[in-house]
Amino acid sequence: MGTVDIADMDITARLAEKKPKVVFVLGGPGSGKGTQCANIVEHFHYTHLSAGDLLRAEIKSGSENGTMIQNMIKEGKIVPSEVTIKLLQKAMLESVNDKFLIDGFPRNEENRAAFEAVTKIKPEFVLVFNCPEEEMERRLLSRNQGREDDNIETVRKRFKVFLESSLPVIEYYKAKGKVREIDAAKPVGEVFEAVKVIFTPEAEKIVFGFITTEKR
Ligand SMILES: Nc1ncnc2c1ncn2[C@@H]1O[C@H](COP(=O)(O)OP(=O)(O)OP(=O)(O)O)[C@@H](O)[C@H]1O
Ligand SMILES: Nc1ccn([C@@H]2O[C@H](COP(=O)(O)O)[C@@H](O)[C@H]2O)c(=O)n1
Ligand SMILES: [Mg+2]
Repeated sequence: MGTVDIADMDITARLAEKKPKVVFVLGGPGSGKGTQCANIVEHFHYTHLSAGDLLRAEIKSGSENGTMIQNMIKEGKIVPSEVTIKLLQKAMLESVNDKFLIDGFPRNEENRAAFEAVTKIKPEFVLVFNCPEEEMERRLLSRNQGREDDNIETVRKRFKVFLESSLPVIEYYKAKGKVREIDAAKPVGEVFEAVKVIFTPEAEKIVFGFITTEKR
């Protein structure tokens, strides 16, 4: 008979009580997810959780999964969902906030189905940054943040994984009417103008429109 991990049950139950609101942020490698999440945090008071950042922190912490995660990242492969989901659950529980931007997750069908099965959380919506591959490649190769996966060999593998494994997840949410798409090839400020429209509540947009009309 399998054993029941009390710690895992506890974390899942406590997170369910918290009822977190989640927006998934997806897009190709280098499309600008992290850059725009920082802007959203500043303007709309979300907490940004990058799955990639959490995995990199796990490597640095000297965890028993560290070597496996490092090898997967170097190859541009997707780490088993169980590992990433636990990191995301823990980060959501530890935060005082209840609004989260989950950046770079779900990256494949396994990530998506496992997250839903374990947490029962469905995203409010899914923000998708669209950017041509040549532009993403330019950005990644000049990012200069010392990432082991920002080299041309790994970048090509990451693009392949995005096309084969991540695009089907976006299609899944599109079919559910949950996707909000952004043209991410534009300069950072212009991209954020488009992002703002999506995060601004409808009521505020109407009030703003009313005030500007009144002043004329
Ligand atoms: N709209 C933009 N125009 C030009 N450069 C940008 C734009 N957005 C982000 N960048 C730059 O491109 C690089 C990649 O951006 P960022 O780290 O936000 O992408 P990402 O989608 O999070 O990538 P990854 O999937 O690899 O984590 C960074 O150096 C960033 O400064
Ligand atoms: N759900 C995820 C997200 C990321 N990874 C691994 O991390 C790498 C870097 O991710 P970024 O979002 O920071 O670009 C990615 O290439 C994967 O190797 C993952 O396994 N699962
Ligand atoms: Mg990123």
